[in-house]
Amino acid sequence: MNKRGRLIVLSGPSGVGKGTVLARYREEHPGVRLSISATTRAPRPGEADGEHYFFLSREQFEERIARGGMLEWAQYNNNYYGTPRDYVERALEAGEDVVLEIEVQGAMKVREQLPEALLVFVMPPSFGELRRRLCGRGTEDPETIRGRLCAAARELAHAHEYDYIVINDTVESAASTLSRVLDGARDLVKYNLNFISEVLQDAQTSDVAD
Ligand SMILES: Nc1ncnc2c1ncn2[C@@H]1O[C@H](COP(=O)(O)OP(=O)(O)OP(=O)(O)O)[C@@H](O)[C@H]1O
Ligand SMILES: Nc1nc2c(ncn2[C@@H]2O[C@H](COP(=O)(O)O)[C@@H](O)[C@H]2O)c(=O)[nH]1
Repeated sequence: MNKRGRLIVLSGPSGVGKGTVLARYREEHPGVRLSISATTRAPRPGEADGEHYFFLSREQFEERIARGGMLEWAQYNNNYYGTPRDYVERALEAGEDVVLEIEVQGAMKVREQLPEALLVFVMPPSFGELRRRLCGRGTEDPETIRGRLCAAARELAHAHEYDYIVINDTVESAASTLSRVLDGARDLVKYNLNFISEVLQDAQTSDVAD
């Protein structure tokens, strides 16, 4: 019988670079599976259904929740996001490691249900840099960016509840730290409370509409 795979949760504010760091990590670790989430948000240009997300209507999403089809789900910035249960359970049973790239409310729900999951929080080097990345990506309108930065301030307050923090200063160093975390390096500092407090304070005192 296969040894059950590991469930890895990667969270962090929108625009911090979770997807970018994970893509770099998976270049070196192609065996790690990535769960494809469902969402009610509209596809961005270039996003394909079933590849980047499963794009659902609100009714379809609520029907999935009602029949227990979501391992976790959350409302984020006026849309539903959730992890389809079947794919994750099958992959774990088959002994494969699976990564969920999800926001904080969902991560906390995973922890409640599956306490053995490894939770990793990706931090920006500063709140100003987070804002620059989110704006620079050019995928959201100003109102959505404002909502996401407000959500970021709330999310950063949960960083210390994760097992590890990875600071995304450069993609290379963040992917390399993630690799060490997932390889179980014993000499890693799990997180630095002073650094979290600094970024959090910056987020809480910042006018996100600037
Ligand atoms: N270390 C980095 N230095 C500079 N820019 C970065 C870095 N990492 C990511 N970026 C850029 O920041 C933007 C946001 O990255 P990305 O889309 O990966 O974020 P995300 O956390 O996955 O966002 P979301 O949660 O909204 O999906 C992108 O334009 C990406 O190229
Ligand atoms: N709780 C969940 N959060 C998810 C899921 N899939 C993505 N996300 C997070 O939502 C925000 C916004 O994503 P975007 O693609 O609109 O930029 C971001 O923090 C994602 O990590 C999910 O299945 N569950």
